[in-house]
Amino acid sequence: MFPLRRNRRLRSNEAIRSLVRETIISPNDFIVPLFIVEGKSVKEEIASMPGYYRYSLDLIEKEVKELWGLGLKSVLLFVKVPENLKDNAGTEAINPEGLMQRAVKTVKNAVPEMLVMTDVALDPYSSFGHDGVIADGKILNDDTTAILAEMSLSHAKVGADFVAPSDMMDGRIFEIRSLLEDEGFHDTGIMSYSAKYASAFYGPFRDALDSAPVDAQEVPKDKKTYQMDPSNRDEAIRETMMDIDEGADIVMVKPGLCYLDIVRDIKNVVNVPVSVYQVSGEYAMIKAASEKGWLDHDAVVLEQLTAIKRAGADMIASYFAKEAVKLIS
Ligand SMILES: NCC(=O)CCC(=O)O
Ligand SMILES: [Mg+2]
Repeated sequence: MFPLRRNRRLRSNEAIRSLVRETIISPNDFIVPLFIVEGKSVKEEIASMPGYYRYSLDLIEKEVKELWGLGLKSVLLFVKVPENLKDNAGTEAINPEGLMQRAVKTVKNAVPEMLVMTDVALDPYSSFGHDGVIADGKILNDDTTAILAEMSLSHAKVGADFVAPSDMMDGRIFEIRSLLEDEGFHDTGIMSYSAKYASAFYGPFRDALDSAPVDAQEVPKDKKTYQMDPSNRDEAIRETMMDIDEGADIVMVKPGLCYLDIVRDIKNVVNVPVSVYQVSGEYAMIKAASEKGWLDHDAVVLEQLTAIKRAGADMIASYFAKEAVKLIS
């Protein structure tokens, strides 16, 4: 064919490149994770996530107004629970006056149009740092899903638009959907972490919320009996299809960069929106390497986000959301 077809013609300047560009990231693509703590005027930087903070509720108001001003219209809330409120069953998770419940109200109050998603999992509330109730050294699936359903209902009652179960217990989407329907919360959506891998890239997040599994006898030392084995791909399809059957409105692959093959596999076979969580370790790697001057921070951030979207993400939960929208505006 050469020289009839010269591919470089379509790359010869920015005008033609922008005309033929296939993937464009915009503020509409992002879900912004927010870490919330008790207290007044608290803005604590997370040591392993430079530039990312835990906020107390009084400061969250200003933060979500700023996000809205940048065109960021969805947040995903996580809370750091005081140690004395943690127990095996994560009882504090369903406290109607708990930090998460107050956080939802605070965000809705500050910016009523903001889409509020809530993390649904026991680990921030568990005295053992696990996503499930433990007995005899095992994570009890069905006891846990019953609590997750109650937790979801409690978030729906205070105004959460979507609940986002991140635990990977079997059958929790069905349990949550059923209880929400029974209680009249027909419009509360579910974004399911449907293919969540047992990844080493969650380390900084566990520092942020102090939610790592504790080192003790009778406590599983990792989350490999519920989160997926990074070696598996067919299993991701199976997990995702089941969650859709059980009532998930949005499915998720997590982490992002190492799992973009999974994102594409899933995008090819589902007909619901697919979200991708670019996790704390992915954030930390870019921050650390660019602090050393080894990577061009802004370029790498945009390249990774674009790659996630190109792989098939309809939306991205990312700690870079705010920086990215400033870079592309
Ligand atoms: N449910 C949230 C996580 O488990 C971790 C996210 C992260 O590492 O950013
Ligand atoms: Mg599952």
